[in-house]
Amino acid sequence: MKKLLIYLKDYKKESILGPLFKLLEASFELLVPLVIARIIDHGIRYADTGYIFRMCLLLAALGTIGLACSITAQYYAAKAAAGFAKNLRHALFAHIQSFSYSELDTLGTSTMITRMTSDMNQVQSGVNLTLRLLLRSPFIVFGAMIMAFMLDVQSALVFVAAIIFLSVVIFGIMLWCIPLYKKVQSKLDQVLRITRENLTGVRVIRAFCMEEDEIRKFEGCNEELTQIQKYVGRISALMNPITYIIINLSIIWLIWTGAIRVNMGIITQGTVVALYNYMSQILAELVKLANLIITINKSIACGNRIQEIFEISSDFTESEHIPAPKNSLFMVEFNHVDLRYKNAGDNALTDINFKVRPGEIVGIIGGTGSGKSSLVNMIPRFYEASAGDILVDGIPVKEYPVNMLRDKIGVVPQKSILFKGTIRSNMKWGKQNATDEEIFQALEIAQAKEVTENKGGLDYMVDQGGKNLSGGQKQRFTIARALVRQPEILILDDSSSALDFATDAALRKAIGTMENRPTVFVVSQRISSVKHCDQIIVLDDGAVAGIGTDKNLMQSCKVYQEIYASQFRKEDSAHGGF
Ligand SMILES: Nc1ncnc2c1ncn2[C@@H]1O[C@H](COP(=O)(O)OP(=O)(O)OP(=O)(O)O)[C@@H](O)[C@H]1O
Repeated sequence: MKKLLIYLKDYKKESILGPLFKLLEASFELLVPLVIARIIDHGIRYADTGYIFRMCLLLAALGTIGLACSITAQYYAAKAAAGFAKNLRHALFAHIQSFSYSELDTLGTSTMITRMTSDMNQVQSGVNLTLRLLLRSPFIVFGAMIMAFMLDVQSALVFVAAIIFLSVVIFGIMLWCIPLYKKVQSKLDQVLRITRENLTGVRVIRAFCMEEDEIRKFEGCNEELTQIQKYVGRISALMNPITYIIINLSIIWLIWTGAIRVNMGIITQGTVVALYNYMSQILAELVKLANLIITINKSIACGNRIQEIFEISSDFTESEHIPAPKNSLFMVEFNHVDLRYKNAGDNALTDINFKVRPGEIVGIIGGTGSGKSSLVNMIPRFYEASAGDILVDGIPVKEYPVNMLRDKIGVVPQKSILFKGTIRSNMKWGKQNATDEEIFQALEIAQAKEVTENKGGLDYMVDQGGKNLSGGQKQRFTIARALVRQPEILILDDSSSALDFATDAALRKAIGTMENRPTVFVVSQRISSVKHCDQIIVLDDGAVAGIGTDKNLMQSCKVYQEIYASQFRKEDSAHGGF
């Protein structure tokens, strides 16, 4: 957590002025009982209304200045805390962006969202409260005690005893509660995770009529959270009654000894009232201090969880130098490549070997989980090969600055994701300075021009995640987005699954006639989508079962023959392909 404090460095002035104004406010507060004592001992005793009036004005002035100091302190503390959270959020977001796919897989989306939102808010309010109260409360407690000693040493001993008792009770309860608050926080995390999973998968849940199960699952988790919150609540609820009993007993003791000493003529009535006021101030501040320490502890726990993310240093390395062109005969080469996912027992891919010439169209086919997506994901370095080399244009992918490598590649992922904004702004993800003409060209190839025109043009607003588009429309737009940059390599990862056969065939035909002739990887489970490719890689359980044209494979590759046989009756072989 300590390391996170560097994000306060832009707010040094605010971090000093906030507590300073709080101390000023506290100093004025400590003067109030003395003024009241003067009113009683002088004004009331001698019926001096002028004096009482002047002292009341002084009280009003002390209150007003105290209030001004308090507002100024709140302003600076809030500014520092909000600025700190802004800097921290920015740094965390940038750090998460540097993670490789494997690291993102390991952490999980909901964990990162919780760190960025609820943990961040907790840390922000912790910083705010710390700046306002961490100095003020001890200052008042010790200040009030010193004032009491200055007024009457013997009565002040009551303060020492009361403070010791109060501290034992308050801090004892607090120490009891802190580990429980950590448990509350982790249960809250679980509730957030379940809520998030549920909301993202709401359509699937309804389609499978799993609402009741999901409600039960949520209720179980919610009940655990409630139980632990009730338990902590009951313990912390002890704090107020016990502290009030101690403080009231102390006040009785104080008034008792004070009255005796007034009778003996050692102190005045005003002094007893002032001592009583100091005792009340101490009570209020000790309770605040205990709550502050609980908040600080919660914030430290949340800060540590944020820090854990910062401590994950990405294992993704990239070259800073632009590699010299190699004039290779091949656009993409896989040399004995293996891939093992983090925490996975077995290789997802083993000994993958193939070469692809520029402009070739390569089909990748295989059963579910055979490793098709894994293979293409290694070309833009979404995942790193655990063994072997992958070369693009004759240069190992690790020798490229990653943006340079990815600029060469247009990826259409399996899941179509669009962002909130116009169709134009979504298309510009492919190429920032793309003209409308270039965008329309890409839309035409992706069979999305008509859809765009029907929606009223490039200014049509796409909802978050493309909610206001059909599955097929989203796929066409994601394909167009990849085409806008006119990539040298185009990866279509099962990206026509939501298109009807005729549109799929038209799309493949249009891509085949593109001017810049990209090297295309078509991942599919459908024979019709890869049948006419220049070469087809058949994967079976993470290994290459065959490489060749449709004709070769039909003769030599058993896996391909099986896939063909399984689809033969279902598909009309007349559907054209590459
Ligand atoms: N991020 C990941 N972390 C761990 N294992 C993974 C990850 N992604 C895929 N796998 C595993 O790697 C294997 C290959 O998965 P991959 O997604 O490449 O298959 P696929 O052939 O594209 O399947 P499909 O046609 O169903 O999309 C599977 O066993 C899968 O469980």
